[in-house]
Amino acid sequence: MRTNEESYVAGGGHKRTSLVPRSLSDASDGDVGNERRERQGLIDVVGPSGRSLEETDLVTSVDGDADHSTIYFTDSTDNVGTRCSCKSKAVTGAAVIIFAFTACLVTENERIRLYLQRTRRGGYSGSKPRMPSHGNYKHNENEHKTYPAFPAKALLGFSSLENAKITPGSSSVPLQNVETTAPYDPLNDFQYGHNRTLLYWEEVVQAIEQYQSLHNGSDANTTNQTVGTVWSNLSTWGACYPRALPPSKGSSGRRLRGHSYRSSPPTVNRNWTSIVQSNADIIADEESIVYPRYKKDFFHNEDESLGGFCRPGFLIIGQGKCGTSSLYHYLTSHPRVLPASEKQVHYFLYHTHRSLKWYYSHFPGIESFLGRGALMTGEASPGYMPYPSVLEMVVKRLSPSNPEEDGESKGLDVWREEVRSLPKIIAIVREPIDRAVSSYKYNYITPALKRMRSGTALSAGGDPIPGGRNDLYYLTNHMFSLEELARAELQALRRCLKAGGQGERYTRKRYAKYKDSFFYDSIKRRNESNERHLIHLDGACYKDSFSNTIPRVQWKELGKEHPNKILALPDLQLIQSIIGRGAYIFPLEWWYEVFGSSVKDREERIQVVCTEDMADGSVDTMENVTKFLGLPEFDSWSDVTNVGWYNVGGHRGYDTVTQLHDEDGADASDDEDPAIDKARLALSFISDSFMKELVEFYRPYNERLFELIGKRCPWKY
Ligand SMILES: Nc1ncnc2c1ncn2[C@@H]1O[C@H](COP(=O)(O)OS(=O)(=O)O)[C@@H](OP(=O)(O)O)[C@H]1O
Repeated sequence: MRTNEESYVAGGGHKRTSLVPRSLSDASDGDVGNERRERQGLIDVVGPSGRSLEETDLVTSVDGDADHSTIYFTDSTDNVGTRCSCKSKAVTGAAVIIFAFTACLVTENERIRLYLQRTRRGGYSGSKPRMPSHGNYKHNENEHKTYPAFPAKALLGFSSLENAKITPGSSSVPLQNVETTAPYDPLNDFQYGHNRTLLYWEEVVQAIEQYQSLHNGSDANTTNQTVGTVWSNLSTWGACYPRALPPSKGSSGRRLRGHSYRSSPPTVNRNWTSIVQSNADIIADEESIVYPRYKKDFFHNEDESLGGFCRPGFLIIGQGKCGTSSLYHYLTSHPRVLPASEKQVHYFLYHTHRSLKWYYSHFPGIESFLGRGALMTGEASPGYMPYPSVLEMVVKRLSPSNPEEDGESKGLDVWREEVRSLPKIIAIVREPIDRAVSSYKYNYITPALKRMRSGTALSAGGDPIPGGRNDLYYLTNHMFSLEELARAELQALRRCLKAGGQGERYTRKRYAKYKDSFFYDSIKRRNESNERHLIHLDGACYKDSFSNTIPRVQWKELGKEHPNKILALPDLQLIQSIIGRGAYIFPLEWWYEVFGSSVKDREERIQVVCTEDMADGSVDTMENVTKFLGLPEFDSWSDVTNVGWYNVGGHRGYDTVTQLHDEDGADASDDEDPAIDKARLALSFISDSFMKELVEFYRPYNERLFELIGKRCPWKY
């Protein structure tokens, strides 16, 4: 039987209400990454009254003002009131887990620390799961007409669990109720012949074919045996590893020691029948999505296996502010796709010290795959795109075998064979100037205003900015305009990106100094041929590491010229780059080096979506993505995309959806005062002359991008 130890239910009865403090939870894209990483290193603090937050705790909401905040968080250890003094009450959720809610009175500082503590321990890094649209598309009546019973059940021989009369906890699955016809079509269901799906499903498809050919002409008993044999021979159920029952003694599972990579493939007991049997209740419950709970061990567990965990089939890698949230929510509304427990896990960026098991615990478990008939899950972490280190980590951690088994580091070439088994990569790019405006509002105006209102902000000159004033005061006295920030950055970028400049030098030094570096061969090959250099723009032009209280290198001078304005925001995401993040060619050349090195790979392994195509032709765009992922066609994309756009405007909070008819007002401030709106607009204004400069700066990079991705985005400049 499943126990609460193993899983919890999200999307079921227990509702995770309003989540982390907005100003903190709004941290969304890669821009915030390094700041957070740095803070993680600096802060090692416990929460109020000495109680440290546990991994399983969840901040549910924060109320209060600048000085005092009440933090509500769930405490799944049931450690009610041991340290937190104010009040506590128990809540029963989904009749499955008892959650204890505890409230504590803390200062603003402690509030931030609490959040940091949580982040350091690998909790959420942004939004928590909200699945506003799933139910609408996954459980409508038509679905059953469009999608017949799931192959998993058919492989066991059941057309439905009801027919099979499986009772939770029963000792054996009644195989006598075997259906004689498998109610699926492997070619259509998996799109196997059209656009081969992920390698991990091929084994299942072959098993189905084998089952079908063996099945022809056999009697019921033979069929039962055949089904059992085929079934138990599967090493995975597509995306999922079989659950170990129980963990076999002495088996060596996947493990990560410190920062080293997995050393051996998983060894688990395959007992698919048992999975179905012992989880019949979950499998039959098509309403819930069950996420395996990662149980943190104090000691490294040698026998830790990935049994029951499922892998992502796609990664949306960014860019931030390009519609990653909409794309993710649209995609996970496909009936064969399950959402992660949160849109952006950012494992390969902020949580690399954690195990693969921790990562996979963010994806629905095997029971949900079986119960929901899912083929795929995935996540969208906009912070992934800019970093070559993320790319290397994706390859090394997710590859099924390890060419570095002898302990020697090896370059990309020895890993190339593995790439086919990795999640498919989806990038999304938006007209760069539009992206810059969006990022300026979201990453600068919104968090800076919040900070200044609370009276805890410092100006670039180091003086406190008074709190409690009207927004108009802050907007007119303490904010840099978009053009000011962008001009300074553009200057720095031009210097860095010129031929033989810092961009090339830094990248060569960092990524091609040692022969065993992952990208050594790629960089050397490009240097020796006439191919363009790979440039790690973030590292080379802005420096990878920086303090969260010291302005970025490109804005240092600006800060000296205007010491009264706000530049660096401790604890909040500030634009690492407004302009550079729109030069998509630089990071994407690295991703294509790994995932798109041949024409076939470009078609099958990596796809770039233009944001603007999602605006007008969402259905076509979603159909293309569907094909690319190898998913069955879905005829309700227009219902899905009509729900609206996610994360519209810089002030709307995270992971909220805006109806298309609201669009006109989407950017308007919540304040009614037209003077405030005017001041906001004035700050985002770009003069004609600077616009021209920007367009000229981006043009060659856009052209290179279109060449790389094999299509032109409908951009106005
Ligand atoms: N379907 C569709 N078509 C076109 N544009 C869209 C769509 N969905 C979201 N958006 C716009 O994308 C911006 C939010 O991007 P992200 O979700 O990637 O933001 S985040 O990085 O996750 O914070 C945000 O841009 P701005 O409103 O300019 O800030 C959204 O309006």
